[in-house]
Amino acid sequence: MKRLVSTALLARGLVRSCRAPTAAAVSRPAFQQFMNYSSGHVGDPNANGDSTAAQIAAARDTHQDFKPTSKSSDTSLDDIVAQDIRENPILIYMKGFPESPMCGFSALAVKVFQQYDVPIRGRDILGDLRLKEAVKAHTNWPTFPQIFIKGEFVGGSDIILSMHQKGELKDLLSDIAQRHGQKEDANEP
Ligand SMILES: N[C@@H](CCC(=O)N[C@@H](CS)C(=O)NCC(=O)O)C(=O)O
Ligand code: FES
Repeated sequence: MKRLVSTALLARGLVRSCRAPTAAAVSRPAFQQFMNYSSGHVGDPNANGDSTAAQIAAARDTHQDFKPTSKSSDTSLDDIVAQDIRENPILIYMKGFPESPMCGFSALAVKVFQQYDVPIRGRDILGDLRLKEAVKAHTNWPTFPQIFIKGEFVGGSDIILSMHQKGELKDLLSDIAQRHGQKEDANEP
């Protein structure tokens, strides 16, 4: 799948083994800045309460007798993931939810997007092993968070932080922020 970032970034050891992000993973000021939670836009509080989430749940909950064979079942979950990616301009497959991340790496990814006035759609992969495996197979990327912007796979938390620090996100997210602002204006009484 096409990525928004160069393979050079990926080659710089950005996929790491399981550990919380520390100053060794990102610079200490950057790390502290992003882990120092403040108020801000958290994204859609019903992040998993939409129709795609329902589809994911339905695919998972189908009674064994009615389930297709494992191969086609995986294919349909892959279709759902693909649809999810298409429909949500900023999508994070993560551990926990945007408002309650369950891992520092996922929290960091959310925190980066909170610097922009954009809606964040988060999917918790901890509660759904099949979804987790489907996402990993879809991107061929082994870790979480997995971040998509406008339908394109971007990478994980290191990459999104790096893009933010280089000033690459402002332009990339500007149309999403603009549409989001217009929607919020329209909803105001
Ligand atoms: N360097 C990675 C850090 C993410 C990471 O290492 N995630 C680990 C720990 S949360 C992971 O997803 N491991 C596989 C797993 O838990 O299934 C990034 O930039 O996103
Ligand atoms: S570092 Fe272990 S759950 Fe994320």
